[in-house]
Amino acid sequence: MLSCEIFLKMGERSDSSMQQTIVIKIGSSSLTSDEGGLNRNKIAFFASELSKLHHKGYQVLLVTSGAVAAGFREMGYISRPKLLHEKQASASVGQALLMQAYHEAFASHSVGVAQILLTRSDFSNRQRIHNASMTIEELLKHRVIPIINENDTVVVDELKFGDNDMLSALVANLVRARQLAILTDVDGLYTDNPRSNPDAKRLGRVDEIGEEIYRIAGGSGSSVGTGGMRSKIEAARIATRGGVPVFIGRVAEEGDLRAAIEGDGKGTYFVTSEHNLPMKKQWLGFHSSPQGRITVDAGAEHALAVGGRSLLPAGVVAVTGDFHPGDVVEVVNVDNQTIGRGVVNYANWQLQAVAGLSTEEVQKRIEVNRIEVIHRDEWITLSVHKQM
Ligand SMILES: Nc1ncnc2c1ncn2[C@@H]1O[C@H](COP(=O)(O)OP(=O)(O)O)[C@@H](O)[C@H]1O
Ligand SMILES: N[C@@H](CCC(=O)OP(=O)(O)O)C(=O)O
Repeated sequence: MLSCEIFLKMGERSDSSMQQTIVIKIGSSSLTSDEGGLNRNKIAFFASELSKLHHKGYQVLLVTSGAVAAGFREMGYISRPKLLHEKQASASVGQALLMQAYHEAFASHSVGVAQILLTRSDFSNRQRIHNASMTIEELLKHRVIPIINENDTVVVDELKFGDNDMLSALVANLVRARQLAILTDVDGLYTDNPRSNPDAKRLGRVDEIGEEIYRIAGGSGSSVGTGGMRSKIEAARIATRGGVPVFIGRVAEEGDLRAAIEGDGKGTYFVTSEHNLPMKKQWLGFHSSPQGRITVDAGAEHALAVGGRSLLPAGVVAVTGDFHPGDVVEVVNVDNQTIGRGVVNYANWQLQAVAGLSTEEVQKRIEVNRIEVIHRDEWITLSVHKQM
């Protein structure tokens, strides 16, 4: 059975039970100091704000960074280390400190917490992510707040999230959150990095994350933060594609978090008109490993991205990679921009033989189970320019 078929058969969560689920991501810069070490006052503040939401009836999940920043000083490093093994050692010291601090801070509001450490590969492994999802559901049912971080000590460099922005987007999609709030040290997305450009203006609402939005988002401004605004925008794109609206901004005073969740926060709101994606499509779009690439013409691009139709051989311009029926492939336009991903019904050599041909011609030349190169049910659009 294909991995994506298995995902389809996994228990899909009913939407109503998760409607009030909120995922909150707190970055290192909001929890620690530039010199390293946890800022207990900030942890106490966030625990208090999250507990208020919890007691109001929301199902709260916290995605937290800060393990490396919390641990590097105890390891004897004078600044945030750069080498992977140094960061991993710092994280293993810091993660324990971080959880201990959260445990104590939440306990003073009578709220229980749990630690969950995930890696990118856990998301692409159906059993692991299913188990993680079941664990989260059980914790939420028992009104325990899951506190999630990347499992820093086991990840290899190429597979690392690095910052937790993307992790928070994938978690938000997994639990089909009502909102993802990415909290940071700046009150939203500006037209330029406000640390270096005092004339930069804040954007209150973003309807579509296109190239212009990527262009204005820069790197990190602090010595403990990693991803900067760029990685938050990428995370917001994945979350909104998965039907989860996103808030990026600052929570510094009492009531700020509630305002952020209720639409009146100090930050930028990224809205979405997408529906929550079923697990199968999440896997296809965000966790699968494409085995090849198909370039399509403008007509096919429109049919796939806007028309909701299947891809036929007539629209195929070029084929690269070594793939078989059932594999996932990436589809790009003639400018090499990604349009989306799908499960292909042809082997690469079959498709090369019939690229650009009409359905009638294809049927004369080769025998395939399905005429569609990619059926629309096995497809997800990922392009930045969806509205063509
Ligand atoms: N266009 C922009 N608007 C706002 N902030 C930006 C922009 N470009 C870059 N940044 C920087 O992104 C930083 C937040 O990211 P980061 O330091 O990684 O924080 P965190 O640790 O919370 O993830 C801001 O402090 C700011 O310096
Ligand atoms: N997993 C790492 C996250 C690293 C990090 O700094 O992330 P972020 O502050 O979200 O840019 C940690 O806990 O230190």
